[in-house]
Amino acid sequence: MPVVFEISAKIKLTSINKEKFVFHELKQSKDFLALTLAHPQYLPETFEFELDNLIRVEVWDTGVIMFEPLNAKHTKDIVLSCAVHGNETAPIELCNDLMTQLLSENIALKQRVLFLIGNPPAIHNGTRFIDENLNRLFNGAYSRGEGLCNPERVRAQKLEQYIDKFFASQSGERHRMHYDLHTAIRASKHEKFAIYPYRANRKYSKQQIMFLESCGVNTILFHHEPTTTFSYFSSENYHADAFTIELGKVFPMGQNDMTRFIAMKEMLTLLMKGKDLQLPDFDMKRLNLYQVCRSINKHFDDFEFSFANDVENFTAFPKGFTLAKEGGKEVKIEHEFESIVFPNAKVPVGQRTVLCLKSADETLLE
Ligand SMILES: O=C(O)CCC(=O)N[C@@H](CCC(=O)O)C(=O)O
Ligand SMILES: [Zn+2]
Repeated sequence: MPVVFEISAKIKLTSINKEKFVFHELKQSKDFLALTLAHPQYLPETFEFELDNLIRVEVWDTGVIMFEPLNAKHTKDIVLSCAVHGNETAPIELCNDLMTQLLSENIALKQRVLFLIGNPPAIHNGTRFIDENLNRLFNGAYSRGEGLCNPERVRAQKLEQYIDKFFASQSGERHRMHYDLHTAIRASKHEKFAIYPYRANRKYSKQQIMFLESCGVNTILFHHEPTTTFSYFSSENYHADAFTIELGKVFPMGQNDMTRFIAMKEMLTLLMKGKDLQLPDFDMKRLNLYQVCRSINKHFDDFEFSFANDVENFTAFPKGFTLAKEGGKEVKIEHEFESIVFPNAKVPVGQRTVLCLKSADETLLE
């Protein structure tokens, strides 16, 4: 048994290092983002404590905090991640709000939840990443090529380990979820949308799609191949219901209109509280479903798109249209119409520059 001593009526410390009371910062502020940004590389110590409302809190690393109810027979393991891209601030603010509510004992938690603030140094920098795009380094990609040669690769490996610790510590029938929250670089014809990672031999879940719809995310993209994203890692290795969720356009910290995320926050809170989610029946009329038909990679440094920088995500182009040029060749639209998402010509050679989409129907779903 770890020694338990009382720091206050609210928080009991169970992992003791009297010299370094990092937890005091958290106890006072109830602001895990502030603690994380004060220690962007690592925490001087990990620690754990219990709240008066019988929630166990464990801080595993900078940006990594787990909440577990001690008075409930929990069945769900929920991962909420943000800041896998450091400049995508709305999800950071949303997650921090939920963490503060939990630390303030304002949420009667009935399910386990792990929050991950992906790339704290990139938040400080106000950039998508420092050395390398973290969301291309999962599913073991951090060890390919040059190996663990930069902080993002090291962080990807650690984040995988935390996901494993969180999911694998529970036995029996569990419902695992991972919602990896992002915002998009450009404006989109569908403001909020989710990428459903490729599932080999598994259909996509209508129930999960209606959960997202209730969160205000009514557009779903079914990926057509394995990737090295965070959500694919959890989906593939732990059979979690995992998504990359785009909550709108990127804005600097503090400039997000948080009223646009009320539905998302309410649904996540209900999920954590173990409440009946009262999801509507599956209804195609409420949804926009797309299948990724092509991921266009960059092969040459001179890659350029033929459309303007302010063209929105989900803009459709007709068959034969020249989408891009590189190495003296043209990249053309192949289907009758293809919609584009995430165009970015500035990625390194070898990486994805754009996803091309066509409409999807119900046959992929169960
Ligand atoms: O707006 C953009 O161009 C990028 C937004 C973003 O970060 N999207 C994710 C999607 C990941 C996935 O395909 O599941 C990314 O590019 O990592
Ligand atoms: Zn992102």
